[in-house]
Amino acid sequence: MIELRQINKTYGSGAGVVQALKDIDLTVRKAEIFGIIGHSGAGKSTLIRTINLLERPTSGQVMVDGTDITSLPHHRLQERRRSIGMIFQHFNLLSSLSVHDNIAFPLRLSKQPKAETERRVKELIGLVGLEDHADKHPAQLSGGQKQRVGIARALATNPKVLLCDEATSALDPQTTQSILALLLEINRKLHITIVLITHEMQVIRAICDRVAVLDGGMIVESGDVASVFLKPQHRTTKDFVAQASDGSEAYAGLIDKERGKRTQVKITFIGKQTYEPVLYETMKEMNVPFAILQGTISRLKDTPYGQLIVELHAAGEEADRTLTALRDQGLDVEVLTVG
Ligand SMILES: Nc1ncnc2c1ncn2[C@@H]1O[C@H](COP(=O)(O)OP(=O)(O)OP(=O)(O)O)[C@@H](O)[C@H]1O
Repeated sequence: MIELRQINKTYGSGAGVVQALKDIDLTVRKAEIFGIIGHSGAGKSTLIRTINLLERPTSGQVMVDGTDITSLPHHRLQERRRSIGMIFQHFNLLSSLSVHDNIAFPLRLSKQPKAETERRVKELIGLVGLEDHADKHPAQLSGGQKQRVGIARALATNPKVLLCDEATSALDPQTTQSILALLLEINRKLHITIVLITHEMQVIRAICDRVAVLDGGMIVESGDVASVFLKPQHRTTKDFVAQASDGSEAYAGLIDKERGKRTQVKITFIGKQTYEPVLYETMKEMNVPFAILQGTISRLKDTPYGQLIVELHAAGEEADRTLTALRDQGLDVEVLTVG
């Protein structure tokens, strides 16, 4: 659906040159929610703005539905842009217009018949839950309500793709949750592909299917949210995962030599396994006692997962055999400390 091929972007020239994006290759599938996460200055805004060419790459191709939009003449690009909606951190509403007229604005620009515009605006106001606010002006709305207007306006021309530029960064946690729930509902109901940028792992874990981690203008890690979140490889990804965790990872991992041979492991369960007694049954079969030191059971979008820090009352060959048995059950097992 969207394919970025070897995208590079530099700003400035000579000694002041900044390479904002380096050799970016990225594919976004139809109807998925794709998240791009990175620290400030990583290149997120530049990257999302290349998808609708608000920012032209210095080199590389932006393929949308098989067409390289960097090579389209201006009028064809304008047409294409109508199929890509965008929402912004600071909403970018027209302060002199009512909620109704802000949403109608793109329809009037594209010269829709008046009756059709009215029908569509009413439908969109219903979709984003602003029925009681149609005649208000942006200054009379809360941040969350303003973003709902932004979303309705972005959807007015029936785009296939919605780009979200830090759409929840200016909102409090509760309002963030309600806007994320609305984006998820829109994705599911209308099958719109959503690409979002954020510096918050919580946003990624709440609604994204796949994620790319951006650092210094490069993609340093990407994949399904569950794999990236539960098995982070790159230092930057690890930082984001730590930011989103509740601190339960910080187990007290010292083994008391007096207590004999012990092995501490981190076991990760994903999906259906989370609710099955795999751990108990394997340990019973191996006849190895164990203690659970720390545990988390949570969800990544629709995927349940569990992570346990477990101390096996075994070491050496006996521990190795037990770890193999656990891995044979499909569990991810990482050895933390061997006694
Ligand atoms: N118009 C510009 N002119 C010169 N340099 C720019 C311009 N826009 C961005 N940059 C530089 O490009 C790099 C990437 O910036 P970008 O805004 O894409 O990052 P970001 O990850 O979105 O950061 P933030 O979260 O702070 O917005 C930064 O070093 C920034 O200073």
